[in-house]
Amino acid sequence: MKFTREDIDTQELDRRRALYGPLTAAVRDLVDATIRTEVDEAVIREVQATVVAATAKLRAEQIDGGFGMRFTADGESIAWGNAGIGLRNAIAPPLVIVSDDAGLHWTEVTLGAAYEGPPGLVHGGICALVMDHLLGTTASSIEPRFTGTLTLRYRRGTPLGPLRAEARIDRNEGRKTVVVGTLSDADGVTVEAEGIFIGPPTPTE
Ligand SMILES: CCCCC/C=C\C/C=C\C/C=C\C/C=C\CCCC(=O)SCCNC(=O)CCNC(=O)[C@H](O)C(C)(C)COP(=O)(O)OP(=O)(O)OC[C@H]1O[C@@H](n2cnc3c(N)ncnc32)[C@H](O)[C@@H]1OP(=O)(O)O
Repeated sequence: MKFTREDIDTQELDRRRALYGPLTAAVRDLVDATIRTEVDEAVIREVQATVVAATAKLRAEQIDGGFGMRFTADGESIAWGNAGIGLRNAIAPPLVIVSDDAGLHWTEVTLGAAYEGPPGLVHGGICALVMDHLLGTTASSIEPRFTGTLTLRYRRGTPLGPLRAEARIDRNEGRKTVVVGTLSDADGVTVEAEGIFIGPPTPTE
């Protein structure tokens, strides 16, 4: 697994956030526009050439493989390629997860046309992505935990648009943390989730 240290201070981290964040937002917008456009054929071809040229510019210097997970000297994580939260990943919704002192974790996110499954509804796999990431972050609030089992009950279709997901730890059983959560629209719960998240063995195990 690719965990590396990034020797940069907060100011440099902020500078990079301000540089890459808007690029990612522009690409995310391009994805949405590509799905929904009704422009003429000639414009589609022209835009395709522009996008290909832009991609070639970015490819001039690339890292090998995925972005990995990097940490600053202050312990701040930089998971910018992550499919759920990645600042440099236009596929990520992106999720911004917050928590309170009582251990509730939640995220409010608007999922648009790029996340559609059944017409007008969020793809079931995308619901799973949101819940996996939120529940995993909740489970990892004390120490890192991997998803072992994720169980979802899709109670009704989740409409595209603004959504809220919540999670909390149900119980800890040694290396296992059981987390429960929900995904909701304005009318209530659409998906119920339960996950078993597992930490690395302790040295004595
Ligand atoms: C922000 C970036 C996020 C990146 C996440 C990466 C790493 C985490 C780092 C930081 C965390 C920060 C934020 C987290 C945010 C999101 C989390 C997303 C998480 C993921 O997206 S992660 C990708 C998908 N995930 C995998 O890729 C796992 C593949 N798999 C394995 O790596 C092993 O399979 C493992 C480790 C699961 C277990 O392996 P093991 O050898 O340690 O387990 P072992 O056999 O010793 O069992 C010990 C006890 O767990 C029970 N047990 C075993 N397996 C189970 C299972 N699957 N379900 C339910 N219970 C299970 C046994 O029954 C026994 O229970 P008991 O003690 O009661 O008998």
